[in-house]
Amino acid sequence: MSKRILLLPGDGIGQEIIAEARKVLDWAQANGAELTIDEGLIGGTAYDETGTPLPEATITAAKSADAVLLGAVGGVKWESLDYAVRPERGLLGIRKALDLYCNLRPAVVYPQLADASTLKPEVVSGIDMMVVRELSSGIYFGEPKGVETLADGRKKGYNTLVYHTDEIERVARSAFEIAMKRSKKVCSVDKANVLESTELWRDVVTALRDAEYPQIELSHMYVDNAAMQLIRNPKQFDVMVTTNMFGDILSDAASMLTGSIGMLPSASLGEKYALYEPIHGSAPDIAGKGVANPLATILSASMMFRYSLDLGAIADKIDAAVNSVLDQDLRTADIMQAGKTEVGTAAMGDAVIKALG
Ligand SMILES: NC(=O)c1ccc[n+]([C@@H]2O[C@H](COP(=O)([O-])OP(=O)(O)OC[C@H]3O[C@@H](n4cnc5c(N)ncnc54)[C@H](O)[C@@H]3O)[C@@H](O)[C@H]2O)c1
Ligand SMILES: CC(C)[C@H](C(=O)O)[C@@H](O)C(=O)O
Ligand SMILES: [Mg+2]
Repeated sequence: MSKRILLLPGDGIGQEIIAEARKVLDWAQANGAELTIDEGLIGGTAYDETGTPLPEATITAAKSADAVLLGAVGGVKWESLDYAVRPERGLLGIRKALDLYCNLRPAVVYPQLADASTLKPEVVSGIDMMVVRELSSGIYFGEPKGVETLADGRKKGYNTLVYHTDEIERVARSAFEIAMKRSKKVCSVDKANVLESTELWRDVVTALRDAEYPQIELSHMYVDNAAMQLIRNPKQFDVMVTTNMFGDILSDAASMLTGSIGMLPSASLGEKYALYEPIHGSAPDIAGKGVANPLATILSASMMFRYSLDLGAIADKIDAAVNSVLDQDLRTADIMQAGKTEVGTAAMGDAVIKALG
């Protein structure tokens, strides 16, 4: 039966990188994968066309798809809008609507790029770690929140960091299940020395390990130390599980182990739905220039074939094609190294298609 994919290009380089991922989907279709591919609106582009960053039609289409592949949202043009209709609300809204609580952000250092990192090659080479980020709760969604003017004229801006036991337990379970297939090592990152909500996080993660995953070697780390350790000695980590905001920050940091944020794909999973997207944003500084790295998005498509479409053989081929273009010394500007050949977004996409054969 044909698998339905919803493409949500979004804003800025989102449009450019999804165009390259689309080439890969078209290749898969031409090579036997039965796919129905639709496109929808999200983010600033959706706001401009419909007055909302997350049209009802997009949610409906996402819910009837087997998987969603998203580019990026946001941009300077929409920064002065009210929060309720900012492009980012479209992304948060679809994560919430699909209950995508488990965000997998694999940081894999390709051998060809070990010296593209700003860290020493010996520090990063061989890295293959997984950041498991809680995605549908925490400070991003907690109530109350807002900005108020107080009686004395000062303004008060506030957000609330809330976690419930079940929200912690389900993402911790995902992390443990992933770790069972890897090194059986999980580091849970929190700020339990200061924040009660993450003291609960630590307690729940520990209790679940004790009750159901005694084989897992579980460690806990405060987020400030984790940020430092990620740069000092990243190879100590395999699976890292953490809250929504800490995971946002730590995964951007982890991306630089790989050479560029343009290399890091992600899968956002819930019980019923799945969405795939690069971890980076709409990159207003390079949008429209045709220089963005499309590989994080193409690798997100690979994760989609593997996890949601049951087409692991196609995912293997995409992964091999990405390896091949790097072997051919082709580099977008963000991963450019001396002696290599610099290519733009479309040329990188074309090279992947050529390598796919
Ligand atoms: N998932 C998302 O849609 C997402 C993620 C992060 C930021 N954003 C939004 O994107 C906008 C810009 O945010 P930002 O500048 O903080 O983060 P960003 O990730 O868009 O860009 C950060 C830096 O990384 C570079 N970069 C990002 N992706 C790249 C790629 N594929 N190839 C080469 N270089 C790349 C950019 O040029 C920029 O210098 C904001 O509106 C923000 O809210 C969206
Ligand atoms: C754009 C923003 C809402 C988003 C987040 O903070 O989750 C982004 O930074 C990401 O990492 O996907
Ligand atoms: Mg982010």
